[in-house]
Amino acid sequence: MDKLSEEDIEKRLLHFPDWEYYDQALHAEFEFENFKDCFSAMSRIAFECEALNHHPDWSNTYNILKISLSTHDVKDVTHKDFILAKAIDAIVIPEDE
Ligand SMILES: C[C@H](O)[C@H](O)[C@H]1CNC2=NC(N)=NC(=O)C2=N1
Repeated sequence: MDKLSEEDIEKRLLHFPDWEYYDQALHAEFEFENFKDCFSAMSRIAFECEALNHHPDWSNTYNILKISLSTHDVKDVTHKDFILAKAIDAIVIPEDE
């Protein structure tokens, strides 16, 4: 999968207000009510990752989830990272928000 141009990435990011592009990856930080809600979202995200065979770099501290997405082969962002970002947004962001 080809690395996307910075211009293409910034254009796509208009549809992803929680995500930023820097250091050759997409980054987002999500805050939950508590650890249980955070870890529950992480579990659901993990299933999506397996289904897509694309995996995040992420960290969790109590109710905070930090995620970075990049494609290891190209060491930058590809369409696959946006597919996963979309799946993550669908899990993390309530529909009425
Ligand atoms: C063999 C397998 O397709 C690769 O290791 C996959 C798994 N998950 C991956 N995840 C991410 N983020 N980037 C990759 O390049 C990648 N490659």
